[in-house]
Amino acid sequence: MTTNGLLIAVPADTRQFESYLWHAAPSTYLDALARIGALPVIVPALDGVDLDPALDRVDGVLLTGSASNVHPERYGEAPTPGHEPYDTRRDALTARLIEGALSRGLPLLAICRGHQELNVALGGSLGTEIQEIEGRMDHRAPVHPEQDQRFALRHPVRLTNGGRLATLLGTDEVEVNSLHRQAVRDLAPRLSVEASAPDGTVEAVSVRDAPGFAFGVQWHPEYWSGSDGPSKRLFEAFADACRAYRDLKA
Ligand SMILES: NC(CCC(=O)NCCCC(=O)O)C(=O)O
Repeated sequence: MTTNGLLIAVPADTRQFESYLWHAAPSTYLDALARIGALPVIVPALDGVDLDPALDRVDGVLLTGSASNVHPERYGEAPTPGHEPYDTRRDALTARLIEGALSRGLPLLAICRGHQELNVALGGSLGTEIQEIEGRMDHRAPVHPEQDQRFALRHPVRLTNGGRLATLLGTDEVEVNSLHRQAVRDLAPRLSVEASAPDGTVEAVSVRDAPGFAFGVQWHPEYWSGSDGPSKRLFEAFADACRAYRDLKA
């Protein structure tokens, strides 16, 4: 597969495996970036390493989903078992990537955990175990051995009328997959709601004062970006924004 030279930073999750601590990212996100011709650059979650040299070179930042949760102390709450599991190394990394991307005007696409991290980094908070809240849907993945089933499109989301995402996707509703048990509770002041689920869950946001592309989505467009129209359009729009940023930088 040839690349168009776009470099996209992707945060590593950390996992203990066979006596080692690994810094890694799931292939589904890397494949989706390769599909738009970009080369993903996995940024390790190392404490205290200067990220500026990487952020100065890349053309965009993609925040991945992950089963771990943002540590609640990051939004001023005491941890409970319902907030676990954590990956605090990743929390620290993505907070710095978000700050670095927004301060440079680097295109940012934040998916699922990434969408939640974006809200927290900008001063918002998260609710946990939302399926237990009266009136809310169960947004967790079905228990199934096959990933295509876990990532199947499962519910509609309504895009905000006249919003940036509705304009970009050219539609007012999309069908999405859903693999989360946390969600935005208090929306960060700099974010605008771009899409909501039928139960009111904030499904997409944009950074109001960002000079360019800066979206968070609670669903997983990467998984079907080779076949589902809106998922593909979102990734293509991200690629266009990254190309425009690179050309401006040159
Ligand atoms: N904090 C989270 C995680 C949401 C998320 O990124 N989910 C991806 C999970 C991928 C998988 O299960 O394979 C939450 O709200 O649960």
